Order: sequence, then C-alpha cells, then structure tokens
Amino acid sequence: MKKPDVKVVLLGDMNVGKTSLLHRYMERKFKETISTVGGAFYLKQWGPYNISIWDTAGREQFHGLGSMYCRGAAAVIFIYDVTNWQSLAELEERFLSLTDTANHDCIYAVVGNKADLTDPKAQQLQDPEAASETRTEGPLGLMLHKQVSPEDAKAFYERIIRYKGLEGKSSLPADKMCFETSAKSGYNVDALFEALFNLVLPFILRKRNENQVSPTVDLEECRGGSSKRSKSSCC
Ligand SMILES: Nc1nc2c(ncn2[C@@H]2O[C@H](COP(=O)(O)OP(=O)(O)OP(=O)(O)O)[C@@H](O)[C@H]2O)c(=O)[nH]1
Ligand SMILES: [Mg+2]
Repeated sequence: MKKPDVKVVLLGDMNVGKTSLLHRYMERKFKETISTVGGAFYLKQWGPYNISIWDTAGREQFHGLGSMYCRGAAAVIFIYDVTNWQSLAELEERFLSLTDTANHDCIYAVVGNKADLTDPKAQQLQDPEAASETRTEGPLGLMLHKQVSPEDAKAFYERIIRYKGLEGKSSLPADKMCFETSAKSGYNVDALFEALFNLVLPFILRKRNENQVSPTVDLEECRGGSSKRSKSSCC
C-alpha cells in the first residue's frame, strides 16, 4: 500500500453526511450509508502525492477516537448539516478540541452539507462522472429552511482561528475556507476537496524535503565504501 504523504480528517456530528461526501468524491456516487463505527480512510492519489482522507464517526460513543484520528493531520474539515443548527453548535462544543493533536500548521475548513435541501441551485446533479446516476431533479417545492447561514459558518471559522491562536497570522480567510455542499447532487464537493489538497501541497513538499535531507552524513557512504547509495546526496 502506498504511504500517505498527508492526512485530511473529516469531523462532525452523526448524520451530517461525512461518509456520503467521501462516497461522492471517491466513488462518484450517492449511496445508502450506515452510521460509521470508529473510523475509516480512503487513499486519494493527487498527482504524484498520496492523500489519506479519514472518515470518522459522529456518534458520541466514538468521541474519544477523534483526537487520535486528528494526530498529525494537515487539514481538518468540520462538517455540519445546513438544515440543523445543533450540528454546527456540536462542532464547537464537541469536535473543535479534538484538533489539539493536529499539526500546528493544520488548515481548517467549515462545510455545510445537504445544501440540496435548502437551495435549488444545489439540487441539480453536478457530478459529470456520475452519468449512470439518475438526474436528481429534486422536489423543488420541498425546500427545507436553512438553519445555518454562511455568516454563521464564517463566524465559527473565525472562532476556530482564535482557538488555535492563529488570528493575525497567515491564516486563510473565512470566505475561502467555508463551503456549502451536497453529497447527494455533488454540488461543490470536488471544489471542496481540491481546494484543500492544493492548500496542503506546501506541507507535503516540506515533509518530502525534510525526509530527503538526511540529518546525519554517512562518511563511509561518501567514500563510496558501500554499494548502497542513500537517497540523499551526502557530499
Ligand atoms: N439530501 C441529502 N442527504 C444527505 C446528504 N449527505 C448525506 N445525506 C443523508 O444523510 C444521512 C447520513 O449520511 P452519512 O453520510 O451516513 O452521515 P455521517 O456524517 O457519515 O454519519 P455518522 O457516520 O453517523 O457520523 C444519510 O441518510 C444520507 O443519505 C446530502 O448532501 N443531501
Ligand atoms: Mg459516516
């Protein structure tokens, strides 16, 4: 199995659509799910890089596992359901502190899923690769009330930046890091993951450079005493 270059973690209350977003992005389809137990990860090949994307369980009984999954994460995606105000509140009350184990330069995104239930433009199938799927015309008349506004999401993002002590530093602006998606139609799903992958690229490159510059110099190696050449140039 390819070794991941970087780790991205999805956090959020049960039922917000974490698994469905990954099904949409990785398998290009919206399919039945069961509530996640523990966690699972997908390995996404992104150009020459391998990105592990961790799906976690929102249920309270798996809460303690969240900080383990966040260990060493380069990006954390906080997910709520746009039709459920409490799912946004849970992110701050229950999930934000799990990121204490993430990298110091971890980036954060805030995602309001199920936008198809509140916004007609998010209803049309937006996944060109999902040709096999029937068009979700969607019951336009059955729009639900959007309980969480984009402003609420941005305000939460600013509180994440404050919690992480990043305000004033080169933290990314809220309007770049807050998304509304629909796993059902594919609305904004590729845009979300690909924006994040581009943002974690510098982290991957830095890590690869660090691995290539060996901290110790093997003089024997330099004298050509051994046939094996290390990866790093030593002299
Ligand atoms: N309309 C709509 N329903 C969605 C969307 N995403 C997920 N759902 C539905 O919401 C329910 C929960 O989806 P999951 O993906 O299992 O949610 P989860 O966050 O992984 O839940 P846990 O694994 O329990 O933490 C399922 O019935 C999904 O079909 C969406 O974008 N739109
Ligand atoms: Mg799940």
